[in-house]
Amino acid sequence: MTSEPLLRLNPAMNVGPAAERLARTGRTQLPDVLTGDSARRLVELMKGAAPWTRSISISGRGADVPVTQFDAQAPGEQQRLLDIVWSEARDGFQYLFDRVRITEGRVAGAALPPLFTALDDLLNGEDFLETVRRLTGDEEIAFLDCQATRYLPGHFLTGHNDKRDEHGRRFAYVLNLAPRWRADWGGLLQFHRPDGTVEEGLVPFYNHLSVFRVPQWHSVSIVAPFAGEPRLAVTGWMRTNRV
Ligand SMILES: O=C(O)CCC(=O)C(=O)O
Ligand SMILES: [Fe+2]
Repeated sequence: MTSEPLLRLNPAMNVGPAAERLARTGRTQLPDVLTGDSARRLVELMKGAAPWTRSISISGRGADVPVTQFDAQAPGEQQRLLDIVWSEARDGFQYLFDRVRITEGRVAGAALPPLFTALDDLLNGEDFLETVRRLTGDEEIAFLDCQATRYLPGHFLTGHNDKRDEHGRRFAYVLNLAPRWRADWGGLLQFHRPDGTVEEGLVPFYNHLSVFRVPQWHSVSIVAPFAGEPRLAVTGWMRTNRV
């Protein structure tokens, strides 16, 4: 008896129109990437027992703190950290969101929920890599790194371009997993022109894969205090090599 895989790709995925949009604009959204059951399983984990760390940068150095530890700090201490984060965000690069580093966690031998390991395997399986090559037209893509992310109200990521030459990054991707989203809730993946205007904003629709060519200047706008869901996603880069 063979056991059912934990996660599956939607066999009816329609890559053509999304590939055409990506070739034309350098950005796209591919709808209905996972089966309904698979997406629901991931949401359940990400709304429940996932081992989230809160990710911020202080003076240009990234720090991941387990969320339980972050939340256990006295309110004054939390506010002191937020004040530092906000002052660096005002005119520079800064972020505040929760994540589980899946690729790096696996390399380091960390204990990860089996569903995240299955997701990493699915994203790097031949079926999905072939889909990615069709979507991007890039035959050299051989590896996708991944992390789970959660943006709660007040979380954000300021403008940056994802450039890391040594990682062989060709495209960035965001598999959006918030079951419901409205543009009014913030959390938009925005693309900025050099003059500061916004060219396009992608709404993180459920089970849609946002993909864009890198480098390209982009940000995630702050999630509103009244957002009805955490902004859940799996993100990473489509790469030519692992190292
Ligand atoms: O979550 C997103 O929509 C994009 C995230 C991003 O730009 C990044 O992690 O570098
Ligand atoms: Fe980015």
